[in-house]
Amino acid sequence: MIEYRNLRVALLGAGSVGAQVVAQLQKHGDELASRVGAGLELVGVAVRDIDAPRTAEIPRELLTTDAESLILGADIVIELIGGIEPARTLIMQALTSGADVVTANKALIATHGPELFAMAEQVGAQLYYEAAVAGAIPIIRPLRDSLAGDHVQRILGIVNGTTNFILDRMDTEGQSLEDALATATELGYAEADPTADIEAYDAAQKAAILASLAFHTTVPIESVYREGITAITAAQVEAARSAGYVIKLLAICERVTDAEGIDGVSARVYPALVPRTHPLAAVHGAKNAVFVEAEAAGDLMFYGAGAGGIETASAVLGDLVSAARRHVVGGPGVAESTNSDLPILPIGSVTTRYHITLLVNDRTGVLATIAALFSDHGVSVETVVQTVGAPSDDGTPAPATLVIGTHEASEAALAATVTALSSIDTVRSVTSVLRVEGS
Ligand SMILES: NC(=O)C1=CN([C@@H]2O[C@H](COP(=O)(O)OP(=O)(O)OC[C@H]3O[C@@H](n4cnc5c(N)ncnc54)[C@H](O)[C@@H]3O)[C@@H](O)[C@H]2O)C=CC1
Ligand SMILES: N[C@@H](CC=O)C(=O)O
Ligand code: NA
Repeated sequence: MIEYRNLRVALLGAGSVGAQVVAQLQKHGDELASRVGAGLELVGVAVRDIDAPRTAEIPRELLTTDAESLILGADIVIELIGGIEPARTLIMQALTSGADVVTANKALIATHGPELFAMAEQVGAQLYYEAAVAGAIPIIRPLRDSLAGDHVQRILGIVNGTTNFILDRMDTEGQSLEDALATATELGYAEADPTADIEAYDAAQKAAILASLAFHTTVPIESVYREGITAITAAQVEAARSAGYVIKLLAICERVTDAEGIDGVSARVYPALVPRTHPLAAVHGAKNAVFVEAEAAGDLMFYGAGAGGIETASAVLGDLVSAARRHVVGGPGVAESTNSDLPILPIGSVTTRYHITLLVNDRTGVLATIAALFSDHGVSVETVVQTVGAPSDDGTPAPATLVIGTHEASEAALAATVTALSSIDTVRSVTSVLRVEGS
């Protein structure tokens, strides 16, 4: 039997992901050791409550509530607590004590990444975070390493499993957002506070991380435009279906040139209409997919489990093996590259297509009035679908529903058009404005 030196691994947090990391390590630890050329000794698991129920059994002697002491003397620290504090302080302590760190914490990387990467570089340690974006799907390493020699133009991703699960259930089963969220929470997909999922804070954090890596530019979380899915209605889902689309929460990171000719980067997250023929439309349940367009490589699609305890544990363990191999081989960590330092452009600089649904008074000339208003704001109309309801019993004419599809227009022009539409008499209400992506 081969005798390896042991690397000391400390785990912080034993929730959905942490407990599965322990289970997988117990199951495959010997195999991973022979892959690495060193034993991976789990020296302890920091938890908040020793007696809390867990999704996998953890030997009681490994459990401690003293995370700070556990870190001391560890070669590799795995942080799976989530949130900003105490995760940030514990990771800083781990790095300064010379440990490599593996984390799945996108909230922390998106908000304090530069500070953590700087510390890792200063002490010659490495911070791994493959699980932080799109769970089990390898996407951090491909962007950081495999595509480091290419020029990424655009990323279009479904990067939040919970919201994809919810929108999919609304689309395929007519379930309500609330019911579908309850199931996603039971299945371990949702964040500790699911507002992070449904209001797209989580997806925005992932967009910031992806854009930073893809464009070699620090993209602060505050610069990511964000709209969640809480305003999406059953009627919008149904209308999208009838028109050949599906609504998906998308994270979009792209190189953009604004009206003044300034080259920059846009990172944004919102629910959008995706044609049912697009590969992203076929991403169901809690699955994620990241579509990357690169100059030389062309289109690449990364697909798989974006959430779930055991699935995310796969990405964590992959990082653990990388960290362990680095310990065996030695050498300094690799710094994050932010050499491009591009400006982050506001949402108004972005152009896309839109579907606007209006409830209008069904009078002669209404279409001409509305078409002129679009034209006055520089937004070109591509399609108009009109549906007229039945008049009410007292003979009052029913309003007509107009669904107007536009050609590419800037967000700024579209916003001005919607404001103008809302103020004219013939328009009773603007019932839905959705962007169209992926066509
Ligand atoms: N669940 C998922 O599908 C995915 C989760 N992630 C990320 O992985 C991380 C962990 O997520 P989950 O396991 O789902 O969360 P969770 O809420 O199930 O587990 C976190 C655990 O940390 C414990 N904890 C909190 N403060 C602590 C402290 N001071 N010391 C020790 N333990 C403490 C909590 O009691 C809880 O058991 C988060 O950053 C999350 O965003 C990333 C990808 C997918
Ligand atoms: N809550 C997140 C978990 C993974 O990052 C999600 O639903 O995607
Ligand atoms: Na990943």
